[in-house]
Amino acid sequence: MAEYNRVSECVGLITLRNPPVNALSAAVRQGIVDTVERALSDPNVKSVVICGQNGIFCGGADIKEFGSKMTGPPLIPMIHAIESANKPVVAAIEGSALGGGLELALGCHYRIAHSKARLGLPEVSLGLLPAAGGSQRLPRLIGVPAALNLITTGRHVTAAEALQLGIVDQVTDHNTVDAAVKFALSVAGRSLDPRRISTHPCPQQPDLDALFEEVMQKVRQSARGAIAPIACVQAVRAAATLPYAQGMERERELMATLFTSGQARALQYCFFAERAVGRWRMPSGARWDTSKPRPVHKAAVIGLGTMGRGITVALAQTGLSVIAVETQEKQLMEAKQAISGMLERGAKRRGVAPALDRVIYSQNIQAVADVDLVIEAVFEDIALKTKVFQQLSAVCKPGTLLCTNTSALDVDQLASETPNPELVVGMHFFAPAHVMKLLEVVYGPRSSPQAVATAMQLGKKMGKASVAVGNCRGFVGNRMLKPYIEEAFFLLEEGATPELVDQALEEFGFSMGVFRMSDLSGLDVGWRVRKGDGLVEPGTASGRSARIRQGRRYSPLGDLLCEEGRFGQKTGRGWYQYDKPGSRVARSDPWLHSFLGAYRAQHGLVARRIDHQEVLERCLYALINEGFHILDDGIAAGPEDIDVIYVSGYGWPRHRGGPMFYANMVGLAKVLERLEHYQQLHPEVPHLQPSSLLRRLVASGSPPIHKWGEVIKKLHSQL
Ligand SMILES: CCCCCCCCCCCCC[C@H](O)CC(=O)SCCNC(=O)CCNC(=O)[C@H](O)C(C)(C)COP(=O)(O)OP(=O)(O)OC[C@H]1O[C@@H](n2cnc3c(N)ncnc32)[C@H](O)[C@@H]1OP(=O)(O)O
Repeated sequence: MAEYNRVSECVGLITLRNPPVNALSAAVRQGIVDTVERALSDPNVKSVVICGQNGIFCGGADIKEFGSKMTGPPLIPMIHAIESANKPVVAAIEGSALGGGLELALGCHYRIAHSKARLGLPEVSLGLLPAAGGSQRLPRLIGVPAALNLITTGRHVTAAEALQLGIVDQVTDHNTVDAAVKFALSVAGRSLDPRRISTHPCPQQPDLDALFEEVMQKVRQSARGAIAPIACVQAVRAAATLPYAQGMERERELMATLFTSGQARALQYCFFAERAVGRWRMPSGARWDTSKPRPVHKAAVIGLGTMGRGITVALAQTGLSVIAVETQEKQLMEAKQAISGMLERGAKRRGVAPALDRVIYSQNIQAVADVDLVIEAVFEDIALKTKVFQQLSAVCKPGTLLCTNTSALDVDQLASETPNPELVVGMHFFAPAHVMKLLEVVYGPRSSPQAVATAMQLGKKMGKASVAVGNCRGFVGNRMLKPYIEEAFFLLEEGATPELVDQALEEFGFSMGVFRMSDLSGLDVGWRVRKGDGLVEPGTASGRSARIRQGRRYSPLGDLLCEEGRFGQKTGRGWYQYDKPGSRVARSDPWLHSFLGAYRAQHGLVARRIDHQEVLERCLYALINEGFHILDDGIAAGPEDIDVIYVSGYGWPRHRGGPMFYANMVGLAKVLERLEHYQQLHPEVPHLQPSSLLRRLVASGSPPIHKWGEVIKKLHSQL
């Protein structure tokens, strides 16, 4: 797991070997301990180089080991042994040096990086802190402000930035190991004292207290309840104020708290879940590893409203040629200006040239004749989309993949309107499409595995968390959102306010509560859908019967607000009030409170006190229950798919792992018991009726989340 060679006669070369990222597993740590000892005891060796095989230095501690009893030599003494060595040790950094990998490099006396390497301490995103001395060495090396920034955000820096910050000593465009060996030869015999980072104090920093106070305040605000960023600040503070040994003790104490926390488990689960969703599978048995994607060089976007513009930008930024089609001349001109602006701003942020010439604009759908893939993003109307799909089928070259960006319509129905339904999939982007991480790739019963593979690969190239899901009303994300929003409406009827509901959800960690989110996305969106479903009636009827529609409890509150022209931020009024249309700062609205009072009186509802716990249980357990239905129906292949969708697209706090992971943490029996409790109180609400999968899981002893698949599989094989 660590190979030893002597090169250039007197350099001991240690190569970490643990594909794919040379993580510091027990065997690798043992290998390092053994090979370092060997190099230091060999009188012919004057200096040592540590590198990683296959172009990557080291991806850090082996995260998979965190879930089990740790064995093998611990990291901290291993790194100390390197730092205290009496021969210079040089880290040759190619690819990545992350987490424990960078901590290992910081224990070396010198660091040489390839120009394409990335370095960082991303432990915070796993709910941890750099606990192999990283929180103590990095501030000593680059100063407190820069170290705080890197450690609390977990961001990766380029080799160039690492050089500028002083993390590395040299950057090379050539063979990194050769450069490191040459460097190691040149420094052999030099005094190593100045190179032992742990022996230095942190560089002087004026107003240390004020700096930490300011950073702590910022971190608390953005952490949304996550504890690791706060522990990271505390650890760096220890580096700045305590001698090294005491700082290390503080680092250990803080790590011990984080290491066993539910948040660390949730964040590490998210890390693996994000990778697991790439290994998609369809109920037909088609899978990621047996389905070959088609190459996509040229794409087209039809319809340049908000979504179409964002999708065009996302595609162009990925390096594709894009034909952007909009039939209305005025809208085409406006879109061109908007897209160019977005591309220019994006390029400026990333320090690259804007991809303006990758986009060709046209009013004519014939222009897409030779593209490999089309994404339709016209208005959400089945007749219009059907017409577009029929035109595309006639115009496009054989084999072109036809994708719809619908968020609600039936992908299979659209597919059936084309001669090649196997080429049709949904690509459900989230607004703004060039920013939001999530992409639902929706397959119908006739979508070919190749079409799914192509859309998934394109999503990955665009940097999206791409999740393959089956075709149903609302797909996964919006289908689960429906009961969540309905429960929030019911809570208002029963006595809650939008402020109370939002506060409970935001304290839980959501970036926005349900009502602030509804104001942002527009109340008219749901109104249009409910109208289409025949649920909206004139708002004069009163009493309980007026609130039972299509045989189930219904709250017309959202419809009534829309009838008042209160569509949310865009009209300056919604569940909250805003200074002016388009303004973003939500303020409590006395009108809304008296409206709710009058509504309750009209319907004979008596307001009662509702606490945060009830808000969370009713909204979240209703959403989670729908997640179980989705698993049961085979719309999502596993709980990871649902969790990645919610964390990347719906503001679910990452440190709570996603709704299904959260249910697992709370305890499935508890979720079932609370759903049964609320169902008894509200028998006219079907979404509170516990799903049969949840019941089966509880009956099977509530297996851990990675074993749910066995219960689901058993259920499906019995059907
Ligand atoms: C009782 C109380 C006790 C308390 C005290 C306990 C003390 C414990 C002492 C610990 C000391 C702490 C040490 C250190 O500070 C902690 C860490 O180092 S945590 C790890 C930090 N590193 C990272 O976060 C990097 C994670 N990886 C990545 O970002 C990327 O993988 C990459 C390296 C940039 C490569 O990216 P890609 O090329 O895109 O490849 P993938 O991401 O798809 O990954 C490929 C494959 O590798 C798996 N993998 C990646 N990194 C790790 C890892 N560090 N450990 C294990 N496995 C890893 C990844 O899952 C993929 O596999 P797949 O999931 O697809 O099978």
